[in-house]
Amino acid sequence: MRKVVLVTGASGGLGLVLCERLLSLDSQVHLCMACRNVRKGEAARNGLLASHADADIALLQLDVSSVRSVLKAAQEFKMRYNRLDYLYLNAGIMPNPKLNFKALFKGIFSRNVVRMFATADGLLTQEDRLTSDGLQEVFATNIFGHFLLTRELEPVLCQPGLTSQLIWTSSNNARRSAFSLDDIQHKKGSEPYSSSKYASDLLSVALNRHYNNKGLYSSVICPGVVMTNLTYGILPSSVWTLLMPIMWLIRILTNTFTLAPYNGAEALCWLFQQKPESLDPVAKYHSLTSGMGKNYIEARKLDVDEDMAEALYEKLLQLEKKMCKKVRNEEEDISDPGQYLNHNDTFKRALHL
Ligand SMILES: NC(=O)C1=CN([C@@H]2O[C@H](COP(=O)(O)OP(=O)(O)OC[C@H]3O[C@@H](n4cnc5c(N)ncnc54)[C@H](OP(=O)(O)O)[C@@H]3O)[C@@H](O)[C@H]2O)C=CC1
Ligand SMILES: CC(C)CCC[C@@H](C)[C@H]1CC[C@H]2C3=C(CC[C@]12C)[C@@]1(C)CCC(=O)[C@@H](C)[C@@H]1CC3
Repeated sequence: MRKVVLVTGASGGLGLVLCERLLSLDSQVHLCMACRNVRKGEAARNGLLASHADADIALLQLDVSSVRSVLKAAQEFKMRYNRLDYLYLNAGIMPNPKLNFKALFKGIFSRNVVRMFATADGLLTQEDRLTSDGLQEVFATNIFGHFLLTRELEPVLCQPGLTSQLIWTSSNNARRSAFSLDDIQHKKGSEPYSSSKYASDLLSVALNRHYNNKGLYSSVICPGVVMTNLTYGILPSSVWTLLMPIMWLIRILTNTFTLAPYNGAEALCWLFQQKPESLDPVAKYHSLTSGMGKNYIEARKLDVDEDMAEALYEKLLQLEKKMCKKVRNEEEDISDPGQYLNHNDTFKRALHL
């Protein structure tokens, strides 16, 4: 049976390279590229078709930060396909990143230099903003939209007699201390990216607990430090040009500097080839590249506890209920314009107009 794969954030960076590598691994796959920008998506799809002319590649318009868009895209997907074998939850943002140069300089001369380059702990802050749904954008994009998508796609993911995989692109920058159960959207702090990536680690553990008995398995990966639009956004391009030789040298110190998107996608591709039942539900699978340029995978235990994972899962379920109700009410209001007229009449009467 031909496998069906859905990749979010497939228009560029790791997502696009992943699509390319998946087509090389299995030319029979039904690949569905979910992209928020249709033009960019079409260009990416055409690029793939140039090297894989016979491939079955479809596009799905999806803005994961918008509840309405997620509900619509999931509906569309379920009309087109009756199964989903791999769901890559890859789209992600790190808006307005600010690099702490003082901490970077201090870190370079400390014992923790290797760790600092691998995780960027204490180096980066971001400025978050609100989506039109009133959610924090980093949370909505990196976590909530993907959670909602998974829940909406449950009928195609959980098919009797079949297994399927959820694969989250997490990060080494996921940090327990950046996350709080009292503020899951990270409204108060300045590290929404770290918080959202830690939330994805927690959520993956909870999803395994709730869905393994339905044949659905969740894993998290870290691609290492990869040069994509996300990383290029941290410094001006002229500075990156100067830094690139140093970045290549740092690869000798730390195997997490995978740098090329092809290398970063190693763990994503490796998971595609594994039996989901054989995977560790509390491990993060890291893409690593040796100083000699050899790619390999390493599984490391996640820094999570089950109770916290469960508490986050419950909070996300509550938010899902609230947001879906809100969107459906708004849709009813639009499809019943008469009620506005009635409101208007009442309003006019009240004002004796
Ligand atoms: N680069 C790195 O070093 C690391 C990256 N990661 C993670 O890897 C993932 C991929 O990032 P990367 O390839 O590096 O970055 P890119 O910025 O190159 O790619 C991000 C992708 O996500 C898409 N995207 C962003 N926001 C939305 C949205 N609201 N709805 C739908 N799609 C969206 C982008 O679409 P568009 O083209 O329209 O902008 C793009 O396709 C992210 O989750 C990131 O956090 C993790 C660790 C390290
Ligand atoms: C002297 C050096 C060449 C200067 C480079 C400093 C920083 C720009 C990098 C050091 C550690 C990097 C890093 C990331 C981005 C670039 C750095 C901050 C990430 C935050 C990118 C996204 C992720 O998800 C993390 C895993 C990366 C962690 C390390």
